[in-house]
Amino acid sequence: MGNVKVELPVVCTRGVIVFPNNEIIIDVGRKKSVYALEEAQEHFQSQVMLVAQRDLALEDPRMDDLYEVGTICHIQHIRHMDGYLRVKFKGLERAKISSLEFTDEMVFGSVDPILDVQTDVNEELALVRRIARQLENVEVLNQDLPKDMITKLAEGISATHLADQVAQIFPFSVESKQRILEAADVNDRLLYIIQEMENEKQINELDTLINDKVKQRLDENQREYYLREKLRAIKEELGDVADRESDTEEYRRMIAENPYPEAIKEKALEELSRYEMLPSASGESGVVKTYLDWLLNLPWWQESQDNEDLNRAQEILDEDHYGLEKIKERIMEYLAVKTMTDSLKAPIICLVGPPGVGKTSLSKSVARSLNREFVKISLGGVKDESEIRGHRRTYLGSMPGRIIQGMKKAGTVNPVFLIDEIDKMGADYKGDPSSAMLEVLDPEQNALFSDHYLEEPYDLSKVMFIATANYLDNIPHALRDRLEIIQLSSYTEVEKLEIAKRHLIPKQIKENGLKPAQFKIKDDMISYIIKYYTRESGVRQLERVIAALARKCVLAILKDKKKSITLTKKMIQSYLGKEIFDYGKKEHKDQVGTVTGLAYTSFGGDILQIEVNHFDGKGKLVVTGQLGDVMKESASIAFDYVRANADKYKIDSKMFENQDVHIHVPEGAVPKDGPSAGVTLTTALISSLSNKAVKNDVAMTGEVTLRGNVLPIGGLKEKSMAAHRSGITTIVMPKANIKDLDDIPETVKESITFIPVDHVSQVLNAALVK
Ligand SMILES: Nc1ncnc2c1ncn2[C@@H]1O[C@H](COP(=O)(O)OP(=O)(O)OP(=O)(O)O)[C@@H](O)[C@H]1O
Repeated sequence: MGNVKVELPVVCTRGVIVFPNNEIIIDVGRKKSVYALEEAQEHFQSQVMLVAQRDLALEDPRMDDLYEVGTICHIQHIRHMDGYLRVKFKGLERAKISSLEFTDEMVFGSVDPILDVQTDVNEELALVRRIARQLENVEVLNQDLPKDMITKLAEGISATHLADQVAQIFPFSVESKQRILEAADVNDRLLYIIQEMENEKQINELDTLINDKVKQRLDENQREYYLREKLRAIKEELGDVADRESDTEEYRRMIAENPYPEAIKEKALEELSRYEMLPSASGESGVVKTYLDWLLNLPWWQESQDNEDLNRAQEILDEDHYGLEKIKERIMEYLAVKTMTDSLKAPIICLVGPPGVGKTSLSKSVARSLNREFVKISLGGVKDESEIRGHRRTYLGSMPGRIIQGMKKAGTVNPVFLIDEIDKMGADYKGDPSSAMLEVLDPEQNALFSDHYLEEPYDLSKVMFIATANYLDNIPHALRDRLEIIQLSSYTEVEKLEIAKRHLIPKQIKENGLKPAQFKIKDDMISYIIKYYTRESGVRQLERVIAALARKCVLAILKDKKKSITLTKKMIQSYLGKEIFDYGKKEHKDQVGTVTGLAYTSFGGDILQIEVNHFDGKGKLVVTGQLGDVMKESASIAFDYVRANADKYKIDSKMFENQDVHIHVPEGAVPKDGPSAGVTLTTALISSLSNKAVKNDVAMTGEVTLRGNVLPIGGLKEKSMAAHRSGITTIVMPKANIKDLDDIPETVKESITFIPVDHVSQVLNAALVK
């Protein structure tokens, strides 16, 4: 290779400088570079000019963006990778670019090779030796040298070689490398390299220094931390002793000054002396302290004075709740007896009813009317006796049970104590909580209630317990015997309207800082909300909807500077969105094979459609709709009854051989079980198989036997109220339930005709379209 100008394809590199006498692998991706490589292989004996660009970011650099000096390289090898080429270049010669030609495909360069200039040979030798020494001490440079370099060095390589190889390997900056590349004088290159190496070495030394300093600082910090901790521990120990002294003093004072029962005083003193003996750091000491806190802070003698003014009590009950006469009456009786006899050995009241009908809030009112504290625990999901009675103290992290916890919260020995969801209690291998509840609720036993944690008996006899449940049947039998059940039932729309007017709206007006004149809603709009935005037995949803409306009104008053707001249907719709429920969800027209049944669940009453279809088949019965076992049984009883009495109902008996029958109870929130859908299933089957339509405004309930007799059912009141909500006008019901008609609200009775029956044939008479 001479010093004549050559034309070569150019490949621009980013951050890589290739020195002669080196082989290096570079990934090439840019289109122009790839093209240049191809061109080089085809027409330039695989030679290209590699030149670094000054600005790494440029995709398509121009002449000014490139260094003037680069390296003529030979393409040793190309591997095709995914989307780029991995190319091994061998640096041949330094060269200076004199001109570049940019075409669409690639860059061509006219380049002048730079010849090495050798000036002072002695200087060269000195410089080489210096570099060699540096290399021996290479750890200082923090650099892994390729083995063959050391060997080559030992064998002796030329100064140019040495300079190029060291320059290639060492992590000098691109600028420094470029400077070394550009130097024509070999001694200059060597000198630059020594400078760079020195630089590196200094940086490395600095780095070590910094490391040491950091370490030293850390050590100091650690020492300081250790001392601080030690000091804290000592202080704590001293303080602890002082704390303990003041603790014991306080306990002693409590025991001396307060009228605890003698047994409790004794127990407390005993524990206290144990506490003083125990080393403060021991876990045991904490356990004893927690126990003492429980024992001494429970109410033992604190009692609130009952309000004995019965008129005042009645006033308070009426103030808080609309209606509920029966239960209010019962509470008044209770108070009267208590005032007369000063004894509370009456059975415990249990309020049973669907959610949101006011069981909890009524109990709160009872507390208010009696002037007693109010506490509440929920037994929902409680499966373990120890939740009621606590764990023994030997148990790690043990605590008293929920009853004692409730008493501590109450702070008096005679609170109104609400036991919520007594029907949702479970039982497992750890023991049945209901036996513990028996003790709690039995006036004969609860004066000596035993809690495992407390160890001492606790007197619950002054507590007024009230239990609540959604579903009577789920209360354990033994418990049910001790309770005086008071049923609360769903509210009618008229009652809901009154509750909203008298209680819910005034409450929300107050809670949202409004004045009564600012928030107005007429009766027909309240009814509209009840019908189209709620579907419930109680009034909880209604309360939420009214609260939402009140908030919107507050916003409108503040934002739009309105004086007052009278809610219209349009406003309600814009505030609450579209109507959520369609009122009167009964079938729109008389249909064959579709019958409305009535269900009674813990959420109150509801209506439920039963559909029957039949089609060519082999006489199979298919039942779908996720029914419970009892309801499935009713379905097959109904089917057998219909089959046995096909003639009577003018059904072709061949249908039971060449047709399959499908009973479906469509999805819905209603849990589908129980025998009371018997009449509905039978009617739907007969309607479908005899092709006679069923009246859409008739609903029915009743169990059916194989002989077609109709047996009584539960929840007629709730069921009829649900039917009323849905626009049903006739209810077919078992004759044996006639006595329950007394409980049904007048408004319901006014718009619904009840047809008592004792046989399926009467049901069909009433339900099928003639
Ligand atoms: N007759 C009523 N008069 C006034 N407000 C009522 C009446 N019935 C219910 N409410 C109100 O309805 C809301 C819900 O009542 P509450 O929480 O007592 O229901 P609940 O029967 O205890 O329900 P759950 O069984 O779900 O615990 C309360 O804000 C309560 O004040």
